[in-house]
Amino acid sequence: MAKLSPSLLSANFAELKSEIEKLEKGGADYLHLDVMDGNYVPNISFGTPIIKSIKKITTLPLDVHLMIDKPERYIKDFVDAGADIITVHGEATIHLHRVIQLIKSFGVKAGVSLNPSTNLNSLEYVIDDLDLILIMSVNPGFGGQSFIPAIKNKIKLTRELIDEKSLNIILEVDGGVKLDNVKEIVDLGADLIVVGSDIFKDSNLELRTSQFKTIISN
Ligand SMILES: O=C(CO)[C@@H](O)[C@H](O)COP(=O)(O)O
Ligand SMILES: [Fe+2]
Repeated sequence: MAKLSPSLLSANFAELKSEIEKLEKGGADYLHLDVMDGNYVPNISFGTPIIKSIKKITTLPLDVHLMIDKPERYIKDFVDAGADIITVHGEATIHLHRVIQLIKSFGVKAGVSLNPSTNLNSLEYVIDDLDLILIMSVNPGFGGQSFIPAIKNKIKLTRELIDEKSLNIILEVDGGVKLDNVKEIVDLGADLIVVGSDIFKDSNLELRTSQFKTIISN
């Protein structure tokens, strides 16, 4: 059964506490936190102070997606802020293997994210160490973009690879997921679904979250 990780990037930050309560009531399994540095991606979002505050008001696991250059500089800070999963981009560091080991040394789950143009083969020598693979189905940096259809095949291939090697890896899909395509994405083999704009565009956040949950749980 797939799980749901709403992305707070599209939330109303002035109402964060009540927004998170509504996501929880609607059945969210994780909270997806998009950290952007204005360098690795063109946008700037938020960092550890916000994550630390969120940690105090929820028991949901924090799924932290780092879109920052040289993430090794800040892994400990994100662990201290309360991250349960930390996902980095391979292109953002020279020493991906070392960063994965660093994340795991803190007892936190380690993920690697693949940009739409990044080949699955780039994970060949680190895949055995991973807890999560995040397939980007839009180019990272912004919420509200459209799902790139070519990524469906990458999701399918990644599922096959994980199963073939009998690995215990969560397959997360992030970007352009909506009520009308989420079922297809789950059927391709995704375990963890990120949804940002298509949850927060609805004034009834709790209901919208539960609608996604119903679809991905069936
Ligand atoms: O990492 C990212 C964007 O870089 C995502 O997590 C988005 O925040 C998802 O938003 P939607 O595409 O669902 O609006
Ligand atoms: Fe993300």
